[in-house]
Amino acid sequence: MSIHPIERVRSEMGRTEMERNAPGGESVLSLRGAAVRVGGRTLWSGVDLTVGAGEFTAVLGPNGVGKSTLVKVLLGILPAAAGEVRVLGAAPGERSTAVGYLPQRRNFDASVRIRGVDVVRLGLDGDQWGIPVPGLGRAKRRAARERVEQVIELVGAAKYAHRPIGQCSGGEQQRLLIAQALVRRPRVLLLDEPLDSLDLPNQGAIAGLLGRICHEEGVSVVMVAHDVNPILHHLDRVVYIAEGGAVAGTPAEVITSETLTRLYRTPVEVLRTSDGRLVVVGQPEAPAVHTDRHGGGGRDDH
Ligand SMILES: Nc1ncnc2c1ncn2[C@@H]1O[C@H](COP(=O)(O)OP(=O)(O)OP(=O)(O)O)[C@@H](O)[C@H]1O
Repeated sequence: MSIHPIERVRSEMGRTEMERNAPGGESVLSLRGAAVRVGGRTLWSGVDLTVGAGEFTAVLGPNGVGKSTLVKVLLGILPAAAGEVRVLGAAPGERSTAVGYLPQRRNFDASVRIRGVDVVRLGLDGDQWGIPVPGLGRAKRRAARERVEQVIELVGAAKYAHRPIGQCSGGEQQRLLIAQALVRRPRVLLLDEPLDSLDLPNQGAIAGLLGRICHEEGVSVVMVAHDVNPILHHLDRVVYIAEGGAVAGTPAEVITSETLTRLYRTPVEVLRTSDGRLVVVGQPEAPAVHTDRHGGGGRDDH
């Protein structure tokens, strides 16, 4: 696999290198010459990526190329086969309490009785679920309750947080799960296709929410996406993985006919529609066109 890194020290947003870094000068996430192997085969190699504080990064590419696997490497679930991977200045997995994670979409069945607010609370003390936490006094319990309320407010889920989550729509469930991932105030939020199975208005709303979490709350967001369009205007950088390698940079640098043609090793054309959407034509499988590939039977908000 070849790599065509076109990272720049300054992103299009004009952030300085210092602003992009975590306190102490380290970038929030960094991969240098990283590779991963699963089932005896190398999925990708030579991947270079730097993500700074409060930046929004999308991981794009066709099915099965290893986008979710990249998230697993950042979580420390899978080791990198080569190169260096750092998360908040440490090896992946070492700063796990500062990393929020939203796995690939799963829906709660209509019969699930647990309330949204309790799902969010699980993000705070799920490891002690059902067991009274020794020494957790009244003040700490109140602080926990207040943090849960605060994060529910942040994602705009207050109206339905006290309903059983199985009775919430797909978009409402997704907001509550994002709140769960944020409740411990992580500095990094990793999301695996959070817009999948949502209708277009909900994709836009969740994308806007993630943009705010990133740019206003200072959380670095890395999100696997199949369709770049709902998040395009919020993104600081993308890493695009395909058969020919991986390219990281700003969307304007990476999502071009020239770069994607080189990456896919086949003629690819990037067109911009009059409403600003990107259409990628000619690649083996179109990451800019939304399809419900996981057949999750997700509920939309109609
Ligand atoms: N533990 C494993 N052992 C063997 N193969 C694996 C393992 N984990 C993932 N794979 C394979 O690695 C490839 C990449 O998987 P991954 O889920 O990262 O792809 P993806 O780009 O996220 O795909 P999609 O867009 O369909 O979600 C797939 O072919 C998958 O079957």
